[in-house]
Amino acid sequence: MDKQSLAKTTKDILNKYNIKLNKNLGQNYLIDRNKRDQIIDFGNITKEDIVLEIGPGIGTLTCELASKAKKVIAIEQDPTIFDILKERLENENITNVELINDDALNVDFPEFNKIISNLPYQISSPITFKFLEYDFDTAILMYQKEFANRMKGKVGTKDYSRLSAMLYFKCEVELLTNVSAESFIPKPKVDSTVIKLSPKIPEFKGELSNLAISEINEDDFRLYSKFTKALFQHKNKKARNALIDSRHEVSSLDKKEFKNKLNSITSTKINDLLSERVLKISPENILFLSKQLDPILN
Ligand SMILES: C[S@@+](CC[C@H](N)C(=O)[O-])C[C@H]1O[C@@H](n2cnc3c(N)ncnc32)[C@H](O)[C@@H]1O
Repeated sequence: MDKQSLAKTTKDILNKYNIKLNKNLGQNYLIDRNKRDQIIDFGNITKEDIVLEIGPGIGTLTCELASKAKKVIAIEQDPTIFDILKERLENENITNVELINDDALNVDFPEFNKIISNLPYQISSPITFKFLEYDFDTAILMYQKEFANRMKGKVGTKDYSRLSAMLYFKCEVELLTNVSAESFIPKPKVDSTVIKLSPKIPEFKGELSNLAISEINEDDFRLYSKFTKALFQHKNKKARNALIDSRHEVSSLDKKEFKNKLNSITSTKINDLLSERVLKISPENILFLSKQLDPILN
């Protein structure tokens, strides 16, 4: 089985069960063996690792991950694909995979320390924000190429986004390799990029202590998240107007009170930042604004 091409293995499984892949679930299956092996290698998996995989499909990554890790937790939403994978794991005597048939956005993840996934692209944004709620050592993730670029978007550029601002304090983001549309069936309209996330978490000790230390504590990050969400709903507006329009994200004041509070601010630095367009405000300055404004607006 391992010697034949990944394209043939994949097509044989899909034909055997007469599966028509569903675009709405992001079902583009990887058929490039070299890229699959690269993704697995990027994970540096050992027998200590518990790997979370979102969207295992028919098991292209799952079976390889299982042979290297202590355990794999694989969450697949499509019940038909889930049954096929369950049968495949049984046939191949793979016993260290916990398969969950659910929407990954709706389940609490069991304990894990690495994430390795060729993600369903229609949930790229919410699943990435969900990953940030968990502690993990490394994530190797495949996204649509443009989305991956936005994860690294620098202030003032078109790629600067809520996502890049949120990742800025939480993770190092490395673009590892591009994957062309030809590497999947059916062939998608977009190219893909594999990235690595390495969290900046001060608690990491021992082997992981070489990771960069985050300069933001959890309370500050919660505030920062709220303001980032509010601001980036209107990233081309001036911060003052963006906040007024999204005030429900950061305050319970009504519009008039909210505007009055903003107008009562005398600090030049705060007023200068409020007059700046959102996409020009650096993460450090968003953090500064959120810490200064929260007590005023609440
Ligand atoms: C891009 S395919 C990847 C399949 C396989 N890992 C591969 O590399 O070929 C994404 C998979 O995610 C599943 N999926 C889509 N939305 C999901 C969700 N919300 N939760 C869990 N799985 C989902 C799809 O059914 C599909 O099998």
